[in-house]
Amino acid sequence: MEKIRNAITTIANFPKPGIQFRDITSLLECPEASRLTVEKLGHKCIDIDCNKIVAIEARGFIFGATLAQELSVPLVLARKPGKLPRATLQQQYKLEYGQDTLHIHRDSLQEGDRVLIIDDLIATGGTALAVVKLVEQVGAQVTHACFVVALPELGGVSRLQKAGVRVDYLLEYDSE
Ligand SMILES: O=P(O)(O)OC[C@H]1O[C@H](OP(=O)(O)OP(=O)(O)O)[C@H](O)[C@@H]1O
Ligand SMILES: Nc1ncnc2[nH]cnc12
Repeated sequence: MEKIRNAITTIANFPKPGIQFRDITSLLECPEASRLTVEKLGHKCIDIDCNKIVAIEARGFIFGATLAQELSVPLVLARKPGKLPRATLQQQYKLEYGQDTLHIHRDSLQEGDRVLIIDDLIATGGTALAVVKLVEQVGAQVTHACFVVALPELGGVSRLQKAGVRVDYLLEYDSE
């Protein structure tokens, strides 16, 4: 796991003063660490009983796409506004450094679906919880969520767990 940690860069005061930004672009530029990350995520997710993966724009797409292929599960994209061409469900949410909205194609999810969320990082959990609410709008359920990085001090991991989601991640960082 140290190889993965060493490949993730920390940028102080990005995108706002006081934020320690955990940057996975440096991880992606290191093929060995990147391959190891996908392998470890695969190990975490292989036995999860889900029939859809929802990956969150933009960094979540990178890991979600690979895992969906590996687990042979359909990949559904949760996207920022104005990107999805068919009718969508939408949900607003707050970030560690702002506010945004996520959309999912209305016809990509069906009642009874069991969803695994994939993203690069969980901080406050606002983004992942927005996906939980989106999924619940159609009578489906997020059962698991898996991340490369968690910042547990910011409360997202416990918020998701309280919402009934099983949470897994590869690496933990302090928020400072
Ligand atoms: O747990 P939270 O406090 O909600 O924060 C986590 C989210 O923040 C980042 O995405 P960002 O919105 O910066 O978008 P990006 O992936 O497009 O860079 C990250 O990729 C997660 O999706
Ligand atoms: N500290 C952080 N680093 C990288 N991505 C983030 N998304 C929310 N908080 C973040």
